[in-house]
Amino acid sequence: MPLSTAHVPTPRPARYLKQLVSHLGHKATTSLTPDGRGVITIAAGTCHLTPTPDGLALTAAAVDGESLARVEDVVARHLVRFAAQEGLAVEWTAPVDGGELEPTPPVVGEYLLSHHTPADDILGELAAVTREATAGAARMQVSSDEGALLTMLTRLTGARFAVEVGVFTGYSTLCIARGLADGGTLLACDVSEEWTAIGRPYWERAGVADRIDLRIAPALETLRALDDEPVIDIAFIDADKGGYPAYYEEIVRRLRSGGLVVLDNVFLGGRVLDPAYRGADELAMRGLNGLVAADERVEAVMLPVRDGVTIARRR
Ligand SMILES: C[S@@+](CC[C@H](N)C(=O)[O-])C[C@H]1O[C@@H](n2cnc3c(N)ncnc32)[C@H](O)[C@@H]1O
Repeated sequence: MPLSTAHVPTPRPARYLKQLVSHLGHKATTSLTPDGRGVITIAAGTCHLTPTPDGLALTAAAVDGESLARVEDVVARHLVRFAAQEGLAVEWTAPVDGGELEPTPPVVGEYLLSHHTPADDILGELAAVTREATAGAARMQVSSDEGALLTMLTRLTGARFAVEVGVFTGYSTLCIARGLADGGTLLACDVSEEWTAIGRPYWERAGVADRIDLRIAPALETLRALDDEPVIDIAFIDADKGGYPAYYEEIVRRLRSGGLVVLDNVFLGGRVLDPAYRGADELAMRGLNGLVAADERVEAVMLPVRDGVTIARRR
């Protein structure tokens, strides 16, 4: 329920944004980013403000409908007052539930799926066999465009030592293994013998099975057993969501300078954006997203690919 947006047409978005942040800063927590975006947090919730070429974009979020209405009211009332001479009107969209958000409109998602270097027959067959063998769990598999992205990132880093947390039936594993430099190794972590066994024949057919060191154990144990040195060139995290913060930490401390850590599902189906979702996974992912953005050891970018992908590069 508790997310809403408004676009307020005005020729002076930056001016009103600054005025709001400064005025409300006396009774709320506010901040202004170097690129001119603002965040206002009152007890009821938060409003993000972004200047656009023709106005001010507002996104309000709160834990319930009543609190959301309060955030909307505080921001709109002040804005209308500051821009009295313009006669501004603030029209909020109907509240939406974060769990219903589509990070990418389906029509765009379909277009992306049909405009990347296509998956080959081996990947296509692995995807088909996964659907047959694992029923509903098959949606855990990365999409073909995300798989292509993983191969490309692995190649771009010239990776010789990669780590994957969350193998499932080995689609992303195959994509990463294919991008490795000659003689490279992928340390692939999962807890399921059953699921990972489905992938092995496909790794063999693709000629990369000898590059994949599959470890069946809780990933944290496998990661902590690695040398505490910058040995990792690229890592992909796609396992139990509550474990992400610990996986990220164990990986970043071992990333070589210029190495990448790629995190999947950083939107958690949109629930991360909606403060009403306060389950352990949402809290862990929301916290981690903030931590990565502020982590001075890396430079990071979040992409709206599928369910959200963060790429962080070790400085
Ligand atoms: C989302 S799936 C991975 C999908 C995979 N990347 C792909 O593209 O097919 C998550 C995987 O994480 C594994 N997993 C869950 N908890 C784990 C843990 N503590 N350690 C290692 N793997 C774990 C599950 O067994 C499951 O195979």
